[in-house]
Amino acid sequence: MALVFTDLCFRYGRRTDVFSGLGLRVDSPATVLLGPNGAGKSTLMALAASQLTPVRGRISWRDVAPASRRERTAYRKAVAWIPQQITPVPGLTVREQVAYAGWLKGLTRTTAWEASARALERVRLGELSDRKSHQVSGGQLRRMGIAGALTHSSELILMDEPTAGLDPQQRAVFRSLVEELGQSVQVLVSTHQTEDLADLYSHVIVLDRGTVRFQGTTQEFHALAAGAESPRGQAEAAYAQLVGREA
Ligand SMILES: Nc1ncnc2c1ncn2[C@@H]1O[C@H](COP(=O)(O)OP(=O)(O)OP(=O)(O)O)[C@@H](O)[C@H]1O
Repeated sequence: MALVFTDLCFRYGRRTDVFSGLGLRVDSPATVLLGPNGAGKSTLMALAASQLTPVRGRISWRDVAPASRRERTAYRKAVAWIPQQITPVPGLTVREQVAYAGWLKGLTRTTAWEASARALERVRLGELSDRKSHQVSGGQLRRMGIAGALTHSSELILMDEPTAGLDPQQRAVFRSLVEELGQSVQVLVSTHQTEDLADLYSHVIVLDRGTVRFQGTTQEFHALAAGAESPRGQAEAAYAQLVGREA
């Protein structure tokens, strides 16, 4: 199953192009998107989530492009987006919030409610089901967002900087969650973190100034800096080689 960007052009207002003619195909189970500040990672994620509209070009998931309203609904059901900032609906509990996400994507209230319990168990938030969603931590909020995506059986989950600002323990929880999710849904994760790439992601994309500098398997990425001692050292050296600075 592939997410395909064809001849993609995008700019904010009248500013310089963020993308001009980008072509990219993402079809591996777990892909990480790396790139320095301003590379275009969040913009690419928002375009892939059909939250932004390209100036020119096409984005499709399994050949469905979010061009018309009907296709956009189908596209957004299949492609879920966990943005950097999640703003829960005030007053809802964690479970209500997750069920609401499913209902918004077309599930009946009963189905969404039942699916929300299973989804919360999968992201290890079952114990917090009844807590008000504005009373949970940043890491828990992101897991709640993932649970929302799981209620309506998304096929691809886009996660923008999901580990930013998380403590080591929350990062570890997130890592095991990505590992587990990768068995049943495709994930595309943008991050600055180069640690544990080999354990979590089968493929790497490196973006810089709106251009793809590298796309390949994680092994191919590490092989760019085969001399480095540890996998983490290899990833940092490979990244620095591609974009001329450290992650
Ligand atoms: N809302 C906006 N209005 C105008 N320009 C924007 C806006 N959002 C991003 N940009 C510009 O678009 C370019 C790409 O930004 P983007 O946020 O996609 O990069 P990024 O790789 O996600 O960066 P970071 O790692 O810092 O989050 C940058 O030059 C940025 O200044």
